[in-house]
Amino acid sequence: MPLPGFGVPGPVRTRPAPGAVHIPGWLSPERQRELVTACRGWARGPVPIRHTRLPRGGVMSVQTVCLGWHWQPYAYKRTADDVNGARVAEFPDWLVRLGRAALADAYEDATAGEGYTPDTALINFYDGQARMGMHQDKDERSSAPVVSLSIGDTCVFRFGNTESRNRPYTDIELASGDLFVFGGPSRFAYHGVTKVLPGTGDPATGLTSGRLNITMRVTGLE
Ligand SMILES: O=C(O)CCC(=O)C(=O)O
Ligand SMILES: [Fe+2]
Repeated sequence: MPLPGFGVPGPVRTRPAPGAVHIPGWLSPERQRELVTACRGWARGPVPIRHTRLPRGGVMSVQTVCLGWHWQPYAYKRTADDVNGARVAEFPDWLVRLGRAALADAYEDATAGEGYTPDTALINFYDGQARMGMHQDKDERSSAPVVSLSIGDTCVFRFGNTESRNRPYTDIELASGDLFVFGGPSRFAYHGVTKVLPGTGDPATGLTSGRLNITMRVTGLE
């Protein structure tokens, strides 16, 4: 039996840009299952998960449901006026604690999560065809980091620069259980999902197909 810390080495963390950290396998299988169960509940309501309509008439291929604040392109509101007018589910304290732990681990600094109180989360579900174009998360009035958790099928996550959606960028595979944090100089970097790799997830998470991504953010709104 391998000694603690001397087992088979897991995938290693990478830092694609200053302030951006990828930690593969950060969520335990049990935690992934809990998150899948929680997301199933949020997907049912009070605001059901849906394909977001864009102002110019497009519809996103990803399905999204929000916590805390409802993101409707391109602003945060308390009520989901583009869905059913209901107030979105509360952002739970346990998820705040998970966000703080993520920052402490990502930045290898036990104090990095202190004072981090995310108040919105976007929960995105990708089927095998869904994608997300290059964009900045910039509807928040805060430069606090974004904490991203992935469960289910692996995707190719494109993490770029703060100037434009074009190169330079790094393509990173985000697999089930992975943590990705982007803060500091990377907080407003362009990023997107270029593809999902169907059949790569472990059904033991509770997700038999597709990819779930949760991004926690600080809106800076009252
Ligand atoms: O699915 C992902 O990994 C990224 C999601 C994202 O960029 C967003 O919701 O703004
Ligand atoms: Fe984003």
